[in-house]
Amino acid sequence: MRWITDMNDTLKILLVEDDDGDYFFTKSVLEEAYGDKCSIDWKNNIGSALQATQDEHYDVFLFSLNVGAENGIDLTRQVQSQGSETPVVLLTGTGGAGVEAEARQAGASEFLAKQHLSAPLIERTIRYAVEQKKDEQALRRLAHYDPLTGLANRTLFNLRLSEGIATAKRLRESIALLVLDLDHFKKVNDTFGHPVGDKLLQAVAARVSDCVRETDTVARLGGDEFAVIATHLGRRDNAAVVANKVIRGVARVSQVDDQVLSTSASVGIAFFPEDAYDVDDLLKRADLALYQAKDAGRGVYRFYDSDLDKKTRAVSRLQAQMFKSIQKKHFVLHYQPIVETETSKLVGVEALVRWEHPGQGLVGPRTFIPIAESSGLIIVLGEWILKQACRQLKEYQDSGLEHLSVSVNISAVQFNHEKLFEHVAAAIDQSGILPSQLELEITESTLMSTATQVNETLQKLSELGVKLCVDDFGTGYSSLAYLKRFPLNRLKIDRSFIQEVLRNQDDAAITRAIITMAKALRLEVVAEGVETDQQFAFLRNHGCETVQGFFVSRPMPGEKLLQWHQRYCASHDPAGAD
Ligand SMILES: Nc1nc2c(ncn2[C@@H]2O[C@H](COP(=O)(O)O[C@H]3[C@@H](O)[C@H](n4cnc5c(=O)[nH]c(N)nc54)O[C@@H]3COP(=O)(O)O)[C@@H](O)[C@H]2O)c(=O)[nH]1
Repeated sequence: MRWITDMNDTLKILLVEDDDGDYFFTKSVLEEAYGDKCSIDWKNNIGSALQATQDEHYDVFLFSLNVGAENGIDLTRQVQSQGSETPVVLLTGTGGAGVEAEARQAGASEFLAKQHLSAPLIERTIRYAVEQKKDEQALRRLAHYDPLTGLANRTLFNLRLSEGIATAKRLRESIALLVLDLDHFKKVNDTFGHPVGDKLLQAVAARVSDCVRETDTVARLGGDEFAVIATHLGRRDNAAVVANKVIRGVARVSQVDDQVLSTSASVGIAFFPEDAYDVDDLLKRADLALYQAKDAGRGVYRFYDSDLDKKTRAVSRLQAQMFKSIQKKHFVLHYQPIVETETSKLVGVEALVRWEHPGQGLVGPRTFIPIAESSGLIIVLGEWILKQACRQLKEYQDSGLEHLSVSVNISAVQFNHEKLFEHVAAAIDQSGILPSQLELEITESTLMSTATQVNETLQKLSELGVKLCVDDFGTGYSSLAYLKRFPLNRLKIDRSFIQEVLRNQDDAAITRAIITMAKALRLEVVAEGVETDQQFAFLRNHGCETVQGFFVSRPMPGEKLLQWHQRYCASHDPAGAD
């Protein structure tokens, strides 16, 4: 729609009037009001009027209420249904409130009684009608467009996608929905401030719009999330072409104001009807594909994959079950003995968590620890494990195993959590054990992950008196400098070396080297996964102080340990008994 901005513009009017006299009178009033700044197209029947509304662009329609046997209100309805944005002023004869109400419902903006027509009145009425339309348009814009980027907002996106789906159904075509998210956008906001972030979003919106066809819809769904509805794609592969163009386009946004930025986007793609049949499901699936793209290292696109979706749902189900099981106390700890090689004496136990799953029986930690870590549930679960392990240790000590210690595995997520120290201190405090009787096992990769923060946490724990052990030693980073840097007490030689220690010379050499190095650094050594008496003997002969493994005992429920210990003492050197 063209709007009159000042009097240099010419007002283009379509006047629909079947009465010659009324036409000439209206024309003269218009000319008096606008002089040569108006051009009037006159139609005296509905058919030619409708044709003109389609062929030409007008600033205002002036429709007589009666046009032959037909009606200006019907004409108004018809032009509205064609999506016309041009304001309609209805020229009435006698009129009346009923006619006005019907005409407004049909979409007319203003009314003029023919018998009161005058230049000032017609100019004012047309001005009101035009302004009213402008306001309506502005409101519609606000409701349908994102003010920052000028792109369609979520409301219009939903409308366009459901319209697109309806059309695609009729034409038996596919639609590709691409959901795009800027990588590390929060960092841009945090580092350079929100004005730079806003400009980046504007630049990205422009790039994405440049990469797609005019008939496609580009929308900003919120924050740094954008979407493209790509229609009439032909082949499925073409969606990948669009995604690649978009990713490359976004990567070219390298400067905002004076700030040099490195921008990248990840894209998830889902198709109607192959992946989903309605707006919500299509969006969910494109979002799932987007997560896959982000996981794959960002700056890439991924198609929705129903197999992955099934796995994700299974993980979500497991997460929900875990959450309930934590509340219902369906987790238990098993304990694996750790013995001295020289004396065969029981010196410690490692606490190993198991899930008493209501439907699946006892589930091992390899199944659920990664899910607990990714969902954050490990924090609550880990806190319970610490408390339970310390409580159990106190019971063993009270039953005569005074010098026993307990080792607890701490996952990377737990280790980086601000409350770890608090949870450890509370577990010790509430159980009444000595801090030195609790050992925390941390893997090499956790130690190396965020060195500064890790060191602070380790220092605090060490000052508290807790012992620190590097789990799975030998499988992680080759940098050994951290052994000197961190306040560690013990290295646990990984099971993989012990398994082959008698058959594989390299594994034997590595095992010996770890023991020698630990001694040089005044660290204790424990070997895990000892399954045979020959492995036990090898470790004892090479100076490994402590071991654990099936050769000594499999992990067992807490209440079985004391009985096991009695049997163990009976079958070993009495000097080994505590
Ligand atoms: N964050 C936490 N992680 C935990 C906790 N409890 C266990 N875990 C980690 O899960 C992994 C698997 O543990 P699990 O199935 O309990 O297996 C342990 C032992 O059963 C097994 N083991 C012990 N001796 C032998 C042996 O002789 N042979 C053999 N094949 N396996 C043996 O080793 C696992 C103990 O490993 P480690 O922790 O490295 O000492 C495992 O990575 C656990 O760390 C928990 O509470 N929190």
